[in-house]
Amino acid sequence: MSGCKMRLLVRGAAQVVQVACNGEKTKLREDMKDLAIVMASSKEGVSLAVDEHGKIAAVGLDSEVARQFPDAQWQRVVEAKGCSLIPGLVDGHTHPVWSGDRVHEFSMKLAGASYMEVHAAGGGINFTVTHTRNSSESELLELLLPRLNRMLRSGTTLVECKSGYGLDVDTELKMLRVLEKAKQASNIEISTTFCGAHSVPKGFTAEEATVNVVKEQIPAVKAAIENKEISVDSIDVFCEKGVFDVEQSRRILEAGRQIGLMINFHADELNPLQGAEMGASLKSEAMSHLEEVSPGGIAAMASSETVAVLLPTTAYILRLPCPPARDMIDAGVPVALGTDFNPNAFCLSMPLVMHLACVLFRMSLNEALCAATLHSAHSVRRAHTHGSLETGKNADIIIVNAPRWEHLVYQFGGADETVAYVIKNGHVVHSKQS
Ligand SMILES: N=CN[C@@H](CCC(=O)O)C(=O)O
Ligand SMILES: [Zn+2]
Repeated sequence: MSGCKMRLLVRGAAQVVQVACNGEKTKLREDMKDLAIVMASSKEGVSLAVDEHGKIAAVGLDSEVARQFPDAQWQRVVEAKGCSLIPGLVDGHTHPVWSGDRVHEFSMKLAGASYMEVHAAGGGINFTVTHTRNSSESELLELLLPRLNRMLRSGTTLVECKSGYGLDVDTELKMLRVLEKAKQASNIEISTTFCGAHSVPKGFTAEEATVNVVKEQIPAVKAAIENKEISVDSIDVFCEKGVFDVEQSRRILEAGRQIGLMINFHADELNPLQGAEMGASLKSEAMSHLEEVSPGGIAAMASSETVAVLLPTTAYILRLPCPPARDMIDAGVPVALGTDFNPNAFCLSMPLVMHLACVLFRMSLNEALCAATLHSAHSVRRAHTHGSLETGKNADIIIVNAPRWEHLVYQFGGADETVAYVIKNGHVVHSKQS
């Protein structure tokens, strides 16, 4: 290894929280609390080395890593004395492409209107659809990029992003193209989800909208993928009373599966519809929300190894019952976290989401970190390369400005101070000073 070109050395850290160190993609039940951590000794700190391809080459005490790379030419060295390292955060659920905010609805909800009352009155998703249909691709990209940058500054290095404010072929493809452009223009990594079944568009019945998604939108998405215009990983549907019922949702998800997409959808949010049971029967990769999941749904998710992407901002802002996170963890469901950033829940910060998950969902700090890294990465099936600080994985790292990483969550709303550096593939993409 001597004389080799290396991208980055971070040294002198008080702790490096690897999360996992045996290549595991999930940590279930009690294991979720049991994170892999390398601690500084009384004499020296901990180092992390990144190779010239942006992969983690070593994690260990400073002297051990220095010994491993005696003549390395380090492109950059970061001194991390008094700091801790954790994996870059992975946001498992967002709706970030839209125009027209809904600050007026926030007041309506505070005055007592429910999410579905606002939705039924033509507000909610359909309000955003009208604005998004009227915005150009470049306007949407201009709105999206600063949002992604705010996520990055709070420590998110990989984010799942949905379409779903078009509900017609042209606007859904426009949104997917905007996400494609953002992949080039932003330092954050994106996993794209097609969500043309996010709501029933004005003038359609749910059945007509289902047929439209299956017969028009999915074939158009397939063609755009084949032309290499866009890349899409997953399909989503808002499976909910008054939106798409369980059978319509199943048809949409199966049609997505047929064109090679992963299944990652909104289930059992406001009403207990047994969406989780249906999703498990399709071997869905992930389901989100699950505030109203049944015990049978939890058991089915555990056996189908479906990731539960929990969204504390939604339960908080809509004053919903919390999803039974403890029951899911106890049953062996891999629990992940997401901000659910959308015009209803304007939150871009995973550290804040982790704080809410701890307080509202009674998750421990270690569980919240595992959920916001390894399990969220697994929800988009990138845990083989993301979500832990292990040799061979992408060097996506946060340097926390405190000797214990927990300050990131404890100092809630304080990410501008606690996130000292964000590193993507071994490149510093944000630092507190910059
Ligand atoms: N519940 C459905 N979709 C979003 C909300 C989208 C919106 O209100 O614009 C969610 O996950 O919370
Ligand atoms: Zn959502």
